[in-house]
Amino acid sequence: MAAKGATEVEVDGDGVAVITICNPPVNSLSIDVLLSLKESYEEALQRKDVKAIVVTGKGGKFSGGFDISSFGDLHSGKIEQPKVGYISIDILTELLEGATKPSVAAIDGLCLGGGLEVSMACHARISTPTAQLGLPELQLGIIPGFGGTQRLPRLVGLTKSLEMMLLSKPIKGEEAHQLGLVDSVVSPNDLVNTARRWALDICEAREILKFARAQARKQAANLEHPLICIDVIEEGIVSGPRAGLWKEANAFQGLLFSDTCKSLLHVFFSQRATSKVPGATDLGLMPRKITKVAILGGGLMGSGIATAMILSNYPVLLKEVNEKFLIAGIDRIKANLQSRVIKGKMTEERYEKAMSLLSGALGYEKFKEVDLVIEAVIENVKLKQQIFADLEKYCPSHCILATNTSTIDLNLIGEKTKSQDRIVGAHFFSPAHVMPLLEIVRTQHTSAQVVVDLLDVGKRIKKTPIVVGNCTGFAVNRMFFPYTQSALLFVDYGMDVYKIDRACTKFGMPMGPFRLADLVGFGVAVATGMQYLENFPERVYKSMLIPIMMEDKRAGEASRKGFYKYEDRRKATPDPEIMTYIQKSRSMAGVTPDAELMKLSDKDIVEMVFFPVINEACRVLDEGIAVKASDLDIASIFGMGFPPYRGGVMLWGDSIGAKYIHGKLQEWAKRYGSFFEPCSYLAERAAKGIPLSAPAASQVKARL
Ligand SMILES: C[C@H](O)CC(=O)SCCNC(=O)CCNC(=O)[C@H](O)C(C)(C)COP(=O)(O)OP(=O)(O)OC[C@H]1O[C@@H](n2cnc3c(N)ncnc32)[C@H](O)[C@@H]1OP(=O)(O)O
Repeated sequence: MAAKGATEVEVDGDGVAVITICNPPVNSLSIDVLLSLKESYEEALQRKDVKAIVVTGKGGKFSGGFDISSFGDLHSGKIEQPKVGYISIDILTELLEGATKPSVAAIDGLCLGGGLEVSMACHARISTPTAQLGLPELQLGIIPGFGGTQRLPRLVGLTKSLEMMLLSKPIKGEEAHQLGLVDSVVSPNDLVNTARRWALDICEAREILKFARAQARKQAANLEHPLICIDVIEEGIVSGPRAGLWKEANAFQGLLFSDTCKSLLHVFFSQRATSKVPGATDLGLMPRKITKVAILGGGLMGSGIATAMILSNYPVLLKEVNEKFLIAGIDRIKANLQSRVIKGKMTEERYEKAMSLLSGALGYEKFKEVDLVIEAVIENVKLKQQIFADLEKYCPSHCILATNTSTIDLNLIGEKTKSQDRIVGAHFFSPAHVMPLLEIVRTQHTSAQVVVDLLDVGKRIKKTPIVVGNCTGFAVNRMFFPYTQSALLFVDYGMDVYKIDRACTKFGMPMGPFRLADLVGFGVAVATGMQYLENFPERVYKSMLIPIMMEDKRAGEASRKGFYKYEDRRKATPDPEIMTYIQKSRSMAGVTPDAELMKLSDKDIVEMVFFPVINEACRVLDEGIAVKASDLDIASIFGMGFPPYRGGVMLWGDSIGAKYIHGKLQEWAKRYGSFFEPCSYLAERAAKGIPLSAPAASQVKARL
């Protein structure tokens, strides 16, 4: 028996395959036509020269629907009926709608029943104003059978789709466009070409979306919502605005309750709460105007701070000890700004303006004009004491005297002055013009006015300030220290350096502890270690690994060799040579590698590195060095690069639970020593089931 109709495929140079339904007089969908449509589609999907598909009907009619003249033959069994669902699900849904190449229906004339259903399985529909679109199946005692009951309501809404189906009422192209059933209305002459362009546009959009997905994954592999956002955008492009809106609404609802949303919301409010400081910002004090800033020391920190200041329009006086150092300092500032110009983030004009705010000095003559001094010389107590005594002599009596020390006790620095009330810590993080955190350290003598003034400066230079108390390492470095300590300890006990770093970056840290140690430089790491050993001997793990490596002229990235090798700029490659140093360190530590440790999962490793960080954060909070837990969340995010979507160390700790953290630390303290000993704050909260970030009972009382 001759086939009842067929489809034709034609591929042009633009990469669009036009599949035409041919079954006169109304291009009805006989089984033969449907099977031919399947074959044509398969061909188009397979062919390398085909990027996109247009489906249309011959002779100005899309299709009058399923071939009702064959109903009789189907009833009598003359024609074999395909298995239930084969056409609707296997062909129209899996093959057409699920295709990796986009398809667009070009609709003129009739588009009824199965015809409309075929077009709704395409990714977009273009029609003429006079096309007739409808699902008249109920007229024949049946219902739409190729997905119409499902796709039409999604496109035109429930009320309209019910009307169209129950009353078998077709609509015209114009109305279909208004309802969202059709994506664009054009004249019959432009129909197929417009559909071709749409199909290619969807193709291009897919490429753009593919690239955006890859970028989003690269930027934050743990985040789902950027990918969901792209999926939703794609849905709108592929299946029309209504379908896109539905997907958007559902996705929004789901994400609203996600942990990521809760964490990021916490970060948003916590960031704002850092500038509400009890005993300072609640006294009704207004920040004083700072018209000129002096910076002592043009090294890495001093030049970075000066850069941040002039970028925010503060005139800066940079003081150095001699001409050579002063020029070097100014050159560093120029380089900081020039790198912005090169990246196109700053105009030459803006560069000139910023540089015009900078002046140099070798003596203190001009210090009588300044309102704020930030000392950023080397970490030497005697030198700093001398500087602060000089500053007291040369600066006006209202001038704020700030130090950028990262470890030294402020009371010691100001010991030789009578200006303790205006001495404050302004601890920037390197590179100071880039890193967003500013740790403001107040001693028991620092006046509330000075804190308010510095908070205002912090805001103007676009930093997130946290106000903390005075102690070795203050809040941020104290929390940071156990990160590397713990990692060094576990390497002595047999863990792999690179596995630890990988687990941390997978968790969301910008770099693991060893890559970070390379970046900071071993010199700084050892010096900081000594400070901690002096002040907190009971919880410092004395790993010899870094000193051993330094003996061999490995000092981190600057020396091109640390835990990694650096051949190209900033590109770190694991270095098998470090095993020799590790073995030496292990034997000096006198420990036998623990076979259990080698089997640990990434999650276990992350816990081992971060639970000591949480433990120290609890101490910092308990000692009143930090005012509130959320300040430490912000400090961990902006100072350490802790992933914001985990809410900061304290919120993350609470998501795990104090009891679990306490149990683990106790277990490790038994096995690996007092470094892990949980502090009393953590122990108490674990025992009572109180969240780590809940305010202390005394604070609660004070508030009541
Ligand atoms: C699974 C799916 O959901 C199920 C389905 O699709 S069921 C089918 C749904 N479609 C329909 O109900 C449409 C039925 N047809 C019509 O309403 C009208 O024929 C029409 C509005 C398409 C055209 O009307 P009109 O211009 O007046 O021409 P009309 O004389 O009726 O039809 C022209 C020819 O096409 C045939 N024809 C129309 N629709 C047909 C169809 N769906 N199948 C087979 N033949 C069809 C007619 O029998 C007629 O044949 P003839 O020339 O040999 O007599």
